[in-house]
Amino acid sequence: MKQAGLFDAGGTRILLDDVSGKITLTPDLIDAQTAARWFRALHDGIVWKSGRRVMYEREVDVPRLRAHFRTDDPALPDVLQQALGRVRAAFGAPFDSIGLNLYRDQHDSVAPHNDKLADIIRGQPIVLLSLGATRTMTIRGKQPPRHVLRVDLDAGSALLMSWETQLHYDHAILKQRAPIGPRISLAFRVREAGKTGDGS
Ligand SMILES: O=C(O)CCC(=O)C(=O)O
Ligand SMILES: [Fe+2]
Repeated sequence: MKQAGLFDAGGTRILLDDVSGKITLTPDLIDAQTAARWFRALHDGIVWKSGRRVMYEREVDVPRLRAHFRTDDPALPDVLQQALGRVRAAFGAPFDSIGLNLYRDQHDSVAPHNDKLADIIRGQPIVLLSLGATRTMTIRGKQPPRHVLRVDLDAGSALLMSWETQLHYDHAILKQRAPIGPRISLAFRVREAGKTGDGS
């Protein structure tokens, strides 16, 4: 990974920009007060779902809560409508799917994975908007030397991962020892028409 730490004109940090794709972090896409308000509204207002998944041949709880909306859903919460407007304007992609993750505390996590490309329109990026407590994302190359990038995702920040990066890197939010409050992420994606999965 090269060029970590460069900034573009808008204050966006370019964490990666090479043949393997592009990853950028925009620190203050949403101001702190708005981010706090959105966090509260979503935390209290969304019907959060726990999931089960098979791991090591046992069924276990997905270690976080989730929700999903298509953007044309008449029941799209107002906060998500506003967030969609901001993210579409900032990144210029026709996002039509919003996956929500709630990490209740330091024990919640998402295991290393790449987002499923089968149901994302080829070439379209994924944007993760963070609200609430700061968690660290670990982004690791799939191939040796498996370089690792650690990015603190503060409230109001937006991390963009280009489509190609999902072929070459896994990303994760690992459990941590230090106690931490809840964090919500909004994952904006451009899906094939008709696909509704919340697939990460
Ligand atoms: O919470 C995050 O920022 C990452 C979530 C994620 O990787 C996913 O939903 O696929
Ligand atoms: Fe993901």
